[in-house]
Amino acid sequence: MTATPLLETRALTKEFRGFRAVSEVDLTVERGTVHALVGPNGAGKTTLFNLLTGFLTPSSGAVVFDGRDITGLAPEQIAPLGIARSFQITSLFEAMTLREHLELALASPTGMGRQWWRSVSRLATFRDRAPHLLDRVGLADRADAPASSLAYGQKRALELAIALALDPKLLLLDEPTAGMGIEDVDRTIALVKELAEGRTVVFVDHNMHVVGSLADRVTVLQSGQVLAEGSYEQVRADERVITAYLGAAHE
Ligand SMILES: Nc1ncnc2c1ncn2[C@@H]1O[C@H](COP(=O)(O)OP(=O)(O)OP(=O)(O)O)[C@@H](O)[C@H]1O
Repeated sequence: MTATPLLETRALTKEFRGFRAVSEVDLTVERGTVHALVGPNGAGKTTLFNLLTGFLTPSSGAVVFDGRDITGLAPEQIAPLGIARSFQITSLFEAMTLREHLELALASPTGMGRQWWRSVSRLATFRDRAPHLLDRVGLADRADAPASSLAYGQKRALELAIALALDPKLLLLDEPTAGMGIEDVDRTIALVKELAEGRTVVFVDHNMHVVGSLADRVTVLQSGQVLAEGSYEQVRADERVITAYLGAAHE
């Protein structure tokens, strides 16, 4: 295999007043894979996501995306390169309809919006994309409903559709199943599997059923450092991981 990885971090480090939340992390995400980041609370997963998306600037180290050094770029510079993120915190406008959410995402300066708006001939395609994206996450029949009318699991699905509006090369999902009941969890697993076809996905989740069902590769973080990496079967059998994380979770 000679293709360069889609994403690499090299000795990536973030310090908050001397405290290393992320410490010398070397992460390699291969193209077309689903990669899970796991680890106990405070391990540095959210900080790492913030470093990848430009919400935080690294103290040292590098982030290389699609062969390009993107270290220190701002979120609005990184997003158009093809990294989109679905947030853990529900960040929807309650009164806006689902279609409006998608149209806003499509037209946003961080997305493809400007190009689409500029070209009148492509406007129709742009308009078609909102319903298409809603359809992909199973919300086509709710296009004109306000976001406030959605159940929790549906809101999370809408957030996924918003992230997909960028048609990202890399989709980052921050705890896609957090707070969900078992039915929604299984529906989300199926949805992420579908969305991951032809795309690269990195996700954080505490639910090992989700990690085992989705991840081609798992990186375990502890205290800001990479503790272990491998397939789900490999990391779950790793003594250090069991001690640090899985053991505690399975007690
Ligand atoms: N802005 C900040 N200032 C100071 N410390 C921070 C800041 N952000 C995160 N930290 C610290 O960095 C460490 C890693 O936090 P982070 O949120 O990345 O962990 P996490 O693995 O995402 O945890 P969780 O699973 O609970 O979301 C924690 O000890 C946290 O308190």
